[in-house]
Amino acid sequence: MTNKGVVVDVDGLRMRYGTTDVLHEVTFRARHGEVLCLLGPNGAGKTTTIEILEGFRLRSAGRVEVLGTDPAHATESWRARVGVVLQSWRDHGKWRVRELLAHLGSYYAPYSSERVERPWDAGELVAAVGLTEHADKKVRMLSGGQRRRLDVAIGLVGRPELVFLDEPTAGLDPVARREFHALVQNLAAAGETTILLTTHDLHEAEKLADRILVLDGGRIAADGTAAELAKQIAGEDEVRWTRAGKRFSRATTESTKFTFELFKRYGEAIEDLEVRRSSLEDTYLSLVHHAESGVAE
Ligand SMILES: Nc1ncnc2c1ncn2[C@@H]1O[C@H](COP(=O)(O)OP(=O)(O)OP(=O)(O)O)[C@@H](O)[C@H]1O
Repeated sequence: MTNKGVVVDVDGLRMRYGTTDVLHEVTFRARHGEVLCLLGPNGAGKTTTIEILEGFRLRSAGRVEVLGTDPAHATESWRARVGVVLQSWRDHGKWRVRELLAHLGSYYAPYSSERVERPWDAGELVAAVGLTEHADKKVRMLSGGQRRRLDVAIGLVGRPELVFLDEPTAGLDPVARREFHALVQNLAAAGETTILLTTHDLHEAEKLADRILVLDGGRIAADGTAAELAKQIAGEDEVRWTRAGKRFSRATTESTKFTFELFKRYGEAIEDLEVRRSSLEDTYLSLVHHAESGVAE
């Protein structure tokens, strides 16, 4: 039985290739309208997890429900409600961009409902992903970044309730990346689409995610908002100063208090004071490091 509002429900998910376990008891949920980022280093198990949720890979053990259905037994009508943006490009080189989207979109028309009109109009979609200028170009003439936008458009053409994006910004230049972020934020703001995306990019996760799931070595190392993750591992700030011509540095979780004490003790003898706050990056590296050494268990 699914809880109301829970779109993705994963409990004790395990995956084994041969004799190697790559996912160990992975448990998490995504709620309707949420943007969930799966963040983790290479080989963490992000793609394996989402391919299981997409119904492209069979899990070894555990319970998985996506839109109330086990993806291992998915039907065509379930598939029509799910959008997938894969890491690798599938070639449709001879097609023109708008034609390809209109063609792929036509498969979704039978799944149109009163609430959700399917497919997304090809012209509007091309504009939403910033490809209007290239709408009449053949796909093989697109640059890598433009193809990536087309990949995203292909994932969205059926107006999915849930979208899986596997490293959607890999290979995008900073402008295209920012436009992609705006696209995700617009989709999220409309509140109708649940988005699950994988990334290596901490800043992307921080910018887009309602919740971040850090996966490392096939285990969940952390699950929460960016602020919660930062709190979970109390990051240490770094305080640096010079006194009597000598450089000093100290890592502390209470940099304000420490600096106050420092001035109380040495007053004007303190020079070149710098306080470097711990960043989400420090938190992430610390989480991944702890998970590797088993400390986070
Ligand atoms: N078909 C397969 N057969 C055997 N091992 C596999 C297979 N696919 C993935 N793996 C292994 O499973 C682990 C997790 O891989 P996965 O691709 O899910 O990681 P990822 O977090 O998506 O990594 P990346 O960020 O590099 O894309 C890796 O150790 C990988 O080598």
